[in-house]
Amino acid sequence: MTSAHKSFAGRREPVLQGLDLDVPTGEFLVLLGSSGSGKSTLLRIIAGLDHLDRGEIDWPSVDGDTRPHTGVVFQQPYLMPWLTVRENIAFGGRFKNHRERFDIAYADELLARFGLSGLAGYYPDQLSGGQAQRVAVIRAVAVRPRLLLLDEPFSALDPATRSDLQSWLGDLARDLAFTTVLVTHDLDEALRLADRIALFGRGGTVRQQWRIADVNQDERAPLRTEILEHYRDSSLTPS
Ligand SMILES: Nc1ncnc2c1ncn2[C@@H]1O[C@H](COP(=O)(O)OP(=O)(O)OP(=O)(O)O)[C@@H](O)[C@H]1O
Repeated sequence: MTSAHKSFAGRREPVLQGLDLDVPTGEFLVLLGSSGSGKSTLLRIIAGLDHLDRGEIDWPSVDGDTRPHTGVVFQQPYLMPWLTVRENIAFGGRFKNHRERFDIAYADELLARFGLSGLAGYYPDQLSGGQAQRVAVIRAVAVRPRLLLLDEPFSALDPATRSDLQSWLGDLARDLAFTTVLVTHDLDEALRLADRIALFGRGGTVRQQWRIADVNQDERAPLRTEILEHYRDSSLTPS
């Protein structure tokens, strides 16, 4: 993404002001930053749910596909209450732009591979918050997106469930070798999952980036302190 600009009517300041950001294939990128710094807006634009005023998203062309499918998971699971877990996942296959990629056998395989087969016949109101978010992730993945986008998917969960889901998501993203972009306020979540962290500042700019994938355990604590200082310097406070 190069020179991305985005404003909303009625707001004095633009939300994104000349943002440049790369997401290499296969990377787990975490966008970290305080409320209002434009992270969700950026994610929505990448997902095709909103558009840039200026600037470009340069998608690498794969198989002639210049605007690849994305899978999106929000803070709430948004499952359809009248459908079972399996039917919720299969629902993605009903859409024209997903049909070619959707494969019911693959959806079943994902449920089994990531420990959810036992929930296949449940309705959403029979699921815990954590289970429902796992199903929302599988639904997003089942259409074989080139990019998985997650907007604070665990922020409504209790700390223990949140920790379980972070570990589950990390395994899933590694196992499926997905290119993933996760938005969060939570520095420890970012450090746990990211190959790279991009810290957003106010006005939708990336203030600093850190490559996390190669950092060994001994270097983690000093790195956390360094990122936290940058967070504070930009008058951003992690939750
Ligand atoms: N459709 C819209 N119309 C007007 N203003 C908007 C719209 N969408 C977002 N904004 C504003 O743009 C700014 C950035 O919002 P955005 O949700 O992208 O930030 P964020 O970094 O994701 O924050 P949070 O972490 O709280 O979700 C906010 O001030 C928000 O009020």
